[in-house]
Amino acid sequence: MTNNQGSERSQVPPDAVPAVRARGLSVVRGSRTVLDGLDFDIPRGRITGLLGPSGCGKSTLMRSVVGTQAKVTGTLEVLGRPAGSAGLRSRIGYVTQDPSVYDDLTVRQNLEYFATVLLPGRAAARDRRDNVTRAIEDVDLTGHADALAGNLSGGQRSRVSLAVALLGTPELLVLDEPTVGLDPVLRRDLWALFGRIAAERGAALLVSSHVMDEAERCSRLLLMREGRILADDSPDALRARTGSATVEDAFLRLVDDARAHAATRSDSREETA
Ligand SMILES: Nc1ncnc2c1ncn2[C@@H]1O[C@H](COP(=O)(O)OP(=O)(O)OP(=O)(O)O)[C@@H](O)[C@H]1O
Repeated sequence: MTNNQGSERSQVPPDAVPAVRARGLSVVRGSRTVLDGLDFDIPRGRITGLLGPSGCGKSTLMRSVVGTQAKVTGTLEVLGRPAGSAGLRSRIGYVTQDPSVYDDLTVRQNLEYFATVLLPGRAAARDRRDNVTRAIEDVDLTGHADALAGNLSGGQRSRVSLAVALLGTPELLVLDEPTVGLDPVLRRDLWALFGRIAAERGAALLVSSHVMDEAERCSRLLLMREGRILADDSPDALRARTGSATVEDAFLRLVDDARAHAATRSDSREETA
């Protein structure tokens, strides 16, 4: 397996303000507390993986960071400002699980449309064209640039969404399961692209996945379970700390430990009752 950590030598000084700083971050959806008092930082110039089982709160956390989630409490600073500030919009790229592209436009037309929003005006025409061409190349869709988005495969459509997010050279890229449904070669190429974006552009990437082998490609991991952070560490440190061969084994061990701890707590509560 390729590990991007070696190639991901960041230009960002270690004491730089983190891209995201959360303290006591909670979110209530319906009557449920879906995120429960989370504390974490997301550094610049690195890929942070957000991993955990379906329903643990990954998308909710990502929506909170990009400012589209209601009922967020606690402190959540993004690029030094409160999450959701209007000035952050052009500095963040966000790709949701459902590709948001216009089916009746070609790949290039989709990107030109979004580029006009990001870089309006006649004077920016050349920059728009260059950014569109670069973003299409980044996601390896040059051969499909003139195909209608509606005629693309699911994986190709998600790559168009990713290209849109890359248009404005964002400082923070938030990618919700960007490799779902992609073949192994494309997955490898996309992870290599993520590594380059972090290393060369100094961007912070927050990438969610429930495929544990992708964790090995991140510099840091936030492992989540049931709205809480189970671990916040590098893959190497996680494996070493739990005596596991893989991040998946480390995660399972941490889940078992958390369950055992919860069972002990409830036993001692029953004894004192
Ligand atoms: N309107 C709602 N009312 C109550 N609970 C909700 C509501 N919407 C979502 N939830 C719950 O919030 C939790 C977190 O959902 P979220 O989409 O963030 O999970 P996820 O980790 O991204 O899952 P997946 O990997 O399947 O996308 C889930 O358990 C879900 O059932």
